[in-house]
Amino acid sequence: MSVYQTHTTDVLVIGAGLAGERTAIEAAAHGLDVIILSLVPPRRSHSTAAQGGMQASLGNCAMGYGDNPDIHFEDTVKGSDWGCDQDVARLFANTAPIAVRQMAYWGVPWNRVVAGKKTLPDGREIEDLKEYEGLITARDFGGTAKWRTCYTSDGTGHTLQYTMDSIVIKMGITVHDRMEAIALIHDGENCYGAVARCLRTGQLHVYLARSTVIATGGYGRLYGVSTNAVINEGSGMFLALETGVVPLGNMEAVQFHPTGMVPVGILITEGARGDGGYLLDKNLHRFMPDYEPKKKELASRDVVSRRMIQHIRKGYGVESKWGPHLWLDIRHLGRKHIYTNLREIANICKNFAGIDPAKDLIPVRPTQHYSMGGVRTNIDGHAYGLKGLFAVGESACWDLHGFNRLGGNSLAETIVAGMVVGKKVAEYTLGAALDCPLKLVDEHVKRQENRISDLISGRLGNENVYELRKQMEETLMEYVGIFRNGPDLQKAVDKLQELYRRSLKLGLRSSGKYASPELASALRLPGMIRLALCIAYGALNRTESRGSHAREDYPYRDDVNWLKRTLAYWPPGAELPVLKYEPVKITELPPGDRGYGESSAANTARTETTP
Ligand SMILES: Cc1cc2nc3c(=O)[nH]c(=O)nc-3n(C[C@H](O)[C@H](O)[C@H](O)COP(=O)(O)OP(=O)(O)OC[C@H]3O[C@@H](n4cnc5c(N)ncnc54)[C@H](O)[C@@H]3O)c2cc1C
Repeated sequence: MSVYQTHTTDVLVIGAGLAGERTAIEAAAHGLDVIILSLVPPRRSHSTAAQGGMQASLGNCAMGYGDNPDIHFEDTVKGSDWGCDQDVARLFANTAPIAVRQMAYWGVPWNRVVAGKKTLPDGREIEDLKEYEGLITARDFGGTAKWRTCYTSDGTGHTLQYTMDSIVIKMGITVHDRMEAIALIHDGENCYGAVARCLRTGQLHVYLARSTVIATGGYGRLYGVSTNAVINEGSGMFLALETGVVPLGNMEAVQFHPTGMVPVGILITEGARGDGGYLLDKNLHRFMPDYEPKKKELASRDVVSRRMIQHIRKGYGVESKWGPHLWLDIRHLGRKHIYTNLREIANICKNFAGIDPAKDLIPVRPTQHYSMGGVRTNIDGHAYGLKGLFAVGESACWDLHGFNRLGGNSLAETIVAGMVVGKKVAEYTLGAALDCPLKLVDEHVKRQENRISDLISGRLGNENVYELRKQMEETLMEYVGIFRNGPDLQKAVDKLQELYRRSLKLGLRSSGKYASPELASALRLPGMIRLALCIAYGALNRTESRGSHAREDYPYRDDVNWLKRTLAYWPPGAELPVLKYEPVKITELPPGDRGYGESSAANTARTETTP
C-alpha cells in the first residue's frame, strides 16, 4: 500500500523561474487556485542570474528611435535563421512592450533615458532628446537593427525575478519549494498532474490538477561546461518525453554564448559588447571586423561563436592550461561605466578570476548557454500529445527562437509567454473537469516507489551515477559542440546509447534515503541521457547548417529540404528517439539573407543549385 500526500489544485506549475511565476500570476488572476513547485526557493531560480536585459521595441533611446514591433519581429526571424514560428514571433514582438511596462508598474527599476549628447566607444556622436528623458532606455545587443534591450545595469534577471516573486507572494499563490516533480500523471490522452519527491524528506507527494504547466528551464548542465545554474538539467523536458506521446521540438538547436569566462564558464553578458567591448586575439588584434564588417562583435551569437572558434583554429588563440581562449576587452569603457552598468560582471571577474576588468583583459571562450529546443507546444502553449499539459519559457519549444535565440529575447519570452500562455491555461482550466481515476494515480506512484526501492536495494546493478554523468557531459562537449560532422555525431550517438543502457543499471553508494543527492541524481540520469540522445541524434539527421546547428559536412542552409522542425518522441522501451518533422510556417518573412554570418550567403548558392 503506497503512502503519499495528495494535493489538489486547479493549476499546477512546475518551476518558479520567471516563466512559471508569470504564468501562475495570470492563472491566479482568473480566480484559479495555483500551486507552484520548485527545486529551490523561487528567487534562486536560474532566471535571477540573467544579466544583460530584455528586448522590447520601445524606441525611447537615441539609437532606438524609429523602432517598432515590425523591426523586432524581423530581427527575431533572421536571428532564428528562419527556423522560428512566425506567428509566435509576431505575437511576441507585439506584446513585449506591454510586458516591459507592466514590469515597471510592478516595481522593476529599469535604467532610464538621460538626455544629452554622447560619444560611443567607436567615435559616433549621438543625442538622447529631452522629451524622452526619464523613459525606459535600452542597450545594444547582438543581431538587432536598433538598441532595444531594456536593462537594470547587468542584474536584469535579479530585479525581474524579485519583483515577480513579490507579486506571487502578494497574491497568496502557494509555492512548494525543494519539491521535485519526478513523473507526470497521464493516461496517454490527458495530463492530471505530477508525482513529486520532497528533496528534504524523500517523501512522495501527488499533485492533482486540471492543468499542468512545465516551466523547468533549460538543460545546459547536460554539457560539461555551461553558463547555466547547476539545477538546469532539463527535467521538465524529460518528464514530458517519458510520456511517449509528447514530443520535444528542435533539440539539436543548442546555443553557445561567445563569452563564457575561462575556465569556469560563467557568463560575461553580451551587454559588455553591446556597451562597446571588443574581442581580441593573442596579438591583441580586434579580429571580428575582419570577419563581420557590418555587425562586428554584435552579429548573432551563433555567428560570433563560430568566428571565434575559426580564429582559434587558425592559431590566434591565447594558449592557457585550460586550452586556447580569446580576450574580451572592456577597459576603454572606463571604471565608472563598468562599476555601474556592468557591475555584476566586474564582481564575477574579481571573485572567480581575480581580475579587474577596468584594467585587465577577460579570458573568454564560446560556452553552452541556451536550449532553443524543448517541449513542443502550439501558440497557446498547449503541449502536443496530452490535453491539459502546457509548457512555457526555456523548457518549451513555443517556437520563438528557431535555430538561434537573440540575446534579450529569452527574458522577454518568459514574461510574454507567461502572460499569453497563462491566459490560455486559465481558459482551458475553467472548462475542464478533474476526473483522474484513483487507480491511475496509484499506478504512477507505485512505479516511482519501485524505481526508488530498486535503486536503494542495488538489485539493478552497480553502475556509478556520477561516472556515467561525467561521460555524458564529455560526449556532448566533444562531439556535439559548435561545429558538428557526421562521424563525430555518430560517435556521440553510439556512446550515449551505451551510457543509456548502463544508466538503467545504477547502484547507489549511499543509503539513498531522505535528502539524498545521489538518489535524486540517479532518478534523473536516464532522462538526461535520453535528452542528450535527442540532441545528438537530431543533429546527426539534420543534414544542413542553420543557426547554431553548423555541420562541417553540410555547410549550407537548405531551405528546400529543411524548412522543418524536428519532433523527437521516445516510445516505451526505446533506445533511440523516433524523429518526425513538421513544416516551419512562413507567414510574413520569406527566407533570405540574414545580413551577417556565413550561412546566408551560402544559402543563396545552395538554393540556386538545388533542383
Ligand atoms: C548566466 C545567464 C545569463 C542570462 N542573461 C540573459 C539576459 O540578459 N537576457 C535574456 O533574455 N536571457 C538571458 N539568459 C537566459 C534566461 O535567463 C533564461 O532563458 C530564462 O531566465 C529561463 O527562465 P525559465 O523561467 O524558463 O526557467 P528558470 O529560471 O531556469 O526556472 C526553472 C525553474 O524550474 C524549477 N524546476 C526545475 N526542474 C524542476 C522539477 N523537476 N520539479 C520542480 N521544479 C523544477 C527550478 O527550481 C526553477 O524554479 C541568461 C542565461 C544565463 C545562463
